[in-house]
Amino acid sequence: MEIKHLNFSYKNKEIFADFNAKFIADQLNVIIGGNGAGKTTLLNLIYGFIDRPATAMIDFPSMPNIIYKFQNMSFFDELTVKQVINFFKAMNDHTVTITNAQTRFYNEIIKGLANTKLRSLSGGEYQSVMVYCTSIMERELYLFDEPLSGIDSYIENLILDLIVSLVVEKKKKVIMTLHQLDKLDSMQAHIVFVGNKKCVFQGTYSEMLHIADTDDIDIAFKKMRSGNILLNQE
Ligand SMILES: Nc1ncnc2c1ncn2[C@@H]1O[C@H](COP(=O)(O)OP(=O)(O)OP(=O)(O)O)[C@@H](O)[C@H]1O
Repeated sequence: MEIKHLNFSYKNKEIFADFNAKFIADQLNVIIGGNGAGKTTLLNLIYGFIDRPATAMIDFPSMPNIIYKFQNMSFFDELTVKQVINFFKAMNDHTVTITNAQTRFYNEIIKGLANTKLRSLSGGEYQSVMVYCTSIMERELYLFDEPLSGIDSYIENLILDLIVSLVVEKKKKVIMTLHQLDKLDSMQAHIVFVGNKKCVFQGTYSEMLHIADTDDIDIAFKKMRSGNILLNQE
């Protein structure tokens, strides 16, 4: 999956100018960047919410083969968690295999909420339910926009395990956005850094630190978010 020479603007506001990046099929792809850099816009382009410029977006699955958990996903609030899960399950053509991490997430976090209506969930609980529901859909590509927002540190790790299991066990393609930089160290992810209308870096966590010439991820982020470092581009 590759983006080549992407230009994109909202009316008069330019978001991407000659943006180039690759996403790796058998790795977890994590888009990072400052607020307003264009991470969600990139997911919207990949999904097709925003018309994909065909020549710039190469080898991405088509919309029916993608499931997208948007940042503020909302559902019918009168349904219980169990009903919503059944709704998502029913959208699959056949029974799907569930990974150990998904089962653990269900047992530890979701099961106890099964009979609760969505409108009675806390923000973090709602987020957990939507991430879980997205993960039980059988699709080629999974897009998660800030799946850790509003989530406590214990559940953050369970969610990351669940997402990683889609890549490692189910061999699915996954692209997510993330603000929690401290999680990157242990994730073995392909990082795509969006800054100053371009992909300012793509590669591993250790490569990112190396290129930014620091061992502090926050310093590396600060250097790159302004777009002053522009590397790893073809
Ligand atoms: N529909 C829209 N019309 C006009 N401008 C938009 C629209 N959607 C987003 N923008 C602008 O485009 C820029 C990129 O927004 P986007 O949501 O993609 O950023 P982001 O990197 O996901 O930010 P955050 O980290 O804050 O979630 C922002 O400046 C935003 O105000």
